[in-house]
Parts: sequence; C-alpha cells; structure tokens
Amino acid sequence: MKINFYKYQGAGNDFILIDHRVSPVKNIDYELVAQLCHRRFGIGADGLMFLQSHKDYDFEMLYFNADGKPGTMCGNGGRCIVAFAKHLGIIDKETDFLAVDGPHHARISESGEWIDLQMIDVNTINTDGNAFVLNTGSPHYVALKEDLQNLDVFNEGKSIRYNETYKTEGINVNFVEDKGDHLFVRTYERGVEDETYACGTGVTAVAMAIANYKNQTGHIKTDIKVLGGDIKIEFDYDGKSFTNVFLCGPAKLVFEGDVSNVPL
Ligand SMILES: N[C@@H](CCC[C@H](N)C(=O)O)C(=O)O
Repeated sequence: MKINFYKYQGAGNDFILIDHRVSPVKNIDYELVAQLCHRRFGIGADGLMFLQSHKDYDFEMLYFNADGKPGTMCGNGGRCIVAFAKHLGIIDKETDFLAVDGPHHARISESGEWIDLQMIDVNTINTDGNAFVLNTGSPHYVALKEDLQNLDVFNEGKSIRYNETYKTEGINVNFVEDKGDHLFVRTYERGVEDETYACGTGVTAVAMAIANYKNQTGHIKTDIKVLGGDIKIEFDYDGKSFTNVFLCGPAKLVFEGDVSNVPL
C-alpha cells in the first residue's frame, strides 16, 4: 500500500500527518509509526497523526508519539492538524474537532499558518518539591530555572521523567526561566524521550504554573519563547480554575510525499 503523507511543524515541534479518509489504515502498527518518525531510518518527526472523519465534529485527531505509542493530547499537533484540515478544504476560518482529551475549538488566520487552539480547562495544580505538576491534556512537570540556555535539559529532564514517581506513566518535563516580558521554556517530551523544539501542552502548563506562582488572576496573556519560535497563551484564572484557555502559534506545511510498500 502507498501512503500519502504531509509533514507539518508548529514552532519546531514536527509531525507526520496522514488523511485517514484517503489512506484508510486498518490496524495501526506501532513499530511502523516509530519507524516513520525515526530521524535516521524514516521521515523524521516528534509524532504522527491521522485525520479521521467523525459524525459529530469536523474531524477527529488520532495522535501517536515518536516512539510509536498512542499519546495523550498534543497542543502543537492540534494546531498543525487544524492547518492540515484547512489545507484539505475540510474547514475554513473556525473548527470544532475531537481529540483524545475531548472536543477542541480553533480559529485559523487568513494565511492558514497561525492557529489559536482552545485547550481544556484546568482545575488542579499539584506540587512536587518546588515544581508544579498539572495536566493540560498531557501530564506536565514545571520547574523554574536560571540560565536555562545552558541547562542540560536532556539529562535533567530524563532523570525526572524516569524517577520513581513518574517512571510508570511518564511525564513531560518543562523548565522555565522568567525573562520579564516573556517566559523562556525548554521541554523534555515523554514519548519522544528527548528535548523537542516546542511543546504546546507544555507551554500551556508553564503559563498556568507561573500565574499560580505569582498569584495572578483575571485575563492573563503570556508570551513564550521556545527553541523553535514564539507561542502565546491566554486564559482566565480566578485563583482556582483556568478557563477559556488558548494556545496560539504557527503551524506550517513543510513538504508532502509518499511512502511506498507499506505492509498494511
Ligand atoms: N508535543 C506535544 C505533547 C505531545 C504528547 C506528549 N509527548 C505525551 O504523550 O506525553 C504538545 O505540543 O503538546
């Protein structure tokens, strides 16, 4: 079987996208997903998504991490699949689609390359020592750091992700430095098992953790810099719940191609 794929990136978090309506893969082979995402033996990506039809929504997002296993919500992936759905002509300026953590609304810019994606409401922030732990669709650990540019994110992130508390379920580990007018964030991602250039659910968790840490309430807008670009987060926070949460940033088509002889 030949599969047509599209490669997208959102602030450097990169994904393989497949239109399941035209490439109806019946049994998704985790090893094949991992091979397609491999940066030496495959196309190379942090994750792979299928866009599927859904009777009640514009489409459904089915997400796999680079290790081939089904992931929890991917924010940058969500923005990329919205840009993909616009490219395919499924949607125009707005959409409502279904992901693993429930329905999502998104707004698409004129160019189709900037997406504001609504994320789930968050009602709970836990702590682990000085770090914050919360779920924004995926589980995240957030730790404040100084001189983040020079931090060994791979080794520090990996040691937290595989410690006794988190090794079974795993966690995404975010380090944040407050730069005054913006936050600088670097993330070790579960399922990629490496630092990525951006993590959408991660920067959402970071903005919430920092608002909580600084006792900020009201409508909060946060500018974030990650290795792959700039992202903006907006939400309302009353000191207990984060609502009207939006993850806003770029989502761009990089190239498209075909994979031949896929044993499916
Ligand atoms: N890159 C993602 C997060 C993807 C999910 C994650 N790696 C997991 O399953 O834990 C994002 O942009 O949110």
